[in-house]
Amino acid sequence: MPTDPDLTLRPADGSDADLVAEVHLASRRAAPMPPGVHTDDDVRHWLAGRLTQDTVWLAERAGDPVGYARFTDTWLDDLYVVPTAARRGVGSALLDLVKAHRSAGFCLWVFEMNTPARAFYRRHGLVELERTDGSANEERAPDLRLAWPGHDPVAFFRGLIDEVDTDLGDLLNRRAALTRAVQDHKPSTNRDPAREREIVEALALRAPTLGEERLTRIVHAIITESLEASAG
Ligand SMILES: O=C(O)C(=O)C[C@]1(C(=O)O)C=C[C@@H](O)C=C1
Repeated sequence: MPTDPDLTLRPADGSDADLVAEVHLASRRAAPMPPGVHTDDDVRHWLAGRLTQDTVWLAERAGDPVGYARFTDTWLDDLYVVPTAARRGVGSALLDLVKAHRSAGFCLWVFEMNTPARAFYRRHGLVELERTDGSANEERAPDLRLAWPGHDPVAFFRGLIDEVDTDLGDLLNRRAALTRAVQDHKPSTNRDPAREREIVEALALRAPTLGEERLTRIVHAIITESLEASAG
């Protein structure tokens, strides 16, 4: 990518809120993304607040704002380039800056339908970690979590594994307590294969990468160990 002598990157502060918001609104309107669910004024107000919390860098060409990146310690929340400056190295310059500032790695969300952005991130070495059906985002549009694993990928991914295991530990604990609680209300403590099959089928919808065969073994182990734990 040739370096553009007219392109400069600088940290943005509260006085840049309007410029950042105009870049955001123009870029988003042109991108293959679901329509925003907030009014332009709400976006301006929200971004002005984010500028006081997050790190924001503005890209300018010959003094005109053409893009910006907004990031925290672990997430790249926004990377936007105005349509008139697309494919001229602005996004790459901003992403390189974020990589330099967050060398331990970071994650981001991208809409599944935003294929140009996904291709851009793939070209820049980001990897796809998980897909969602969109039920947890405001636009209700399927999205993907991507990661740039930084200078020590093992440490980066282990950090993410530890986060998931914190939730998994809580879930296993809650589930074991329920397995225990229901036993007192059953005529016999015999295993119920039809019910266990139902559980596997429901989980397979949420964890398609594992598939029913593996999930059958996993569910069997969880229930067996939970029953054993409850038997003391
Ligand atoms: O639903 C029941 O009947 C239970 O005993 C609970 C449970 C479970 O932990 O989900 C445990 C054992 C059965 O084989 C099926 C399901």
